[in-house]
Amino acid sequence: MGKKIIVITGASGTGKTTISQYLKEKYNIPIVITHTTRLPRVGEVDGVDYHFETDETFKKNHYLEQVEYSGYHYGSSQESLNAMWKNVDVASIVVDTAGAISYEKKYGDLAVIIFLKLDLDTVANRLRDRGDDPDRVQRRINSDEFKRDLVIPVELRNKSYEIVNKTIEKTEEKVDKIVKSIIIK
Ligand SMILES: Nc1ncnc2c1ncn2[C@@H]1O[C@H](COP(=O)(O)OP(=O)(O)OP(=O)(O)O)[C@@H](O)[C@H]1O
Ligand SMILES: Nc1nc2c(ncn2[C@@H]2O[C@H](COP(=O)(O)O)[C@@H](O)[C@H]2O)c(=O)[nH]1
Repeated sequence: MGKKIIVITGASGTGKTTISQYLKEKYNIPIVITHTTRLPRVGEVDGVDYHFETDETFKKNHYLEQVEYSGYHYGSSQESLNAMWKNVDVASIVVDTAGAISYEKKYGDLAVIIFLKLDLDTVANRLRDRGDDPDRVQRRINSDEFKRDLVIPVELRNKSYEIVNKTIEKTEEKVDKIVKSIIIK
């Protein structure tokens, strides 16, 4: 089997991190940690959930792709992915749809893209239930990036696995099939 990067994308709150953790726990698929200038949420740990950066330190890294999302910078580095691929064949990464398009363009079939989707009301409830500050949830929901990522972009159509993440058991079953198809190839 060759190298693969499972790119998990979709709007904020659709369950991308949850699925990357499922892949790690069930299949030992490590997660490429990305960089951000936003502040950590309660319970988030530097170097585990993100490399948390200031505006100054963020500029010093080399990025494969970077975006601005809801007022903060986010970026993923080639070095982190290459370091993973030295040790394992398959890794996962969680990015917005602009990032997923960059991975698709750069890696083609090596990028296995999973687009998670949900209706707006369900996502908003999940973000609030996650404990996000209600003002921040509102700001995020109003952001152009959030609205954009609720719908699969044209560049990823027919190149992604689309999953409606309503019930976690059904989503995990679909993810299991994707992993098996990668491992068998
Ligand atoms: N199928 C599901 N059913 C119910 N709750 C879910 C499901 N999947 C994820 N969740 C919950 O929804 C919340 C948002 O999930 P998660 O943090 O994984 O989303 P995300 O897409 O990574 O968000 P963000 O992009 O903002 O980091 C979490 O509290 C998570 O436990
Ligand atoms: N294009 C990229 N998107 C990224 C990266 N790291 C995270 N993200 C995405 O940003 C939003 C907001 O994340 P949050 O943790 O503040 O809720 C979400 O869609 C993430 O998937 C990255 O390096 N590049």
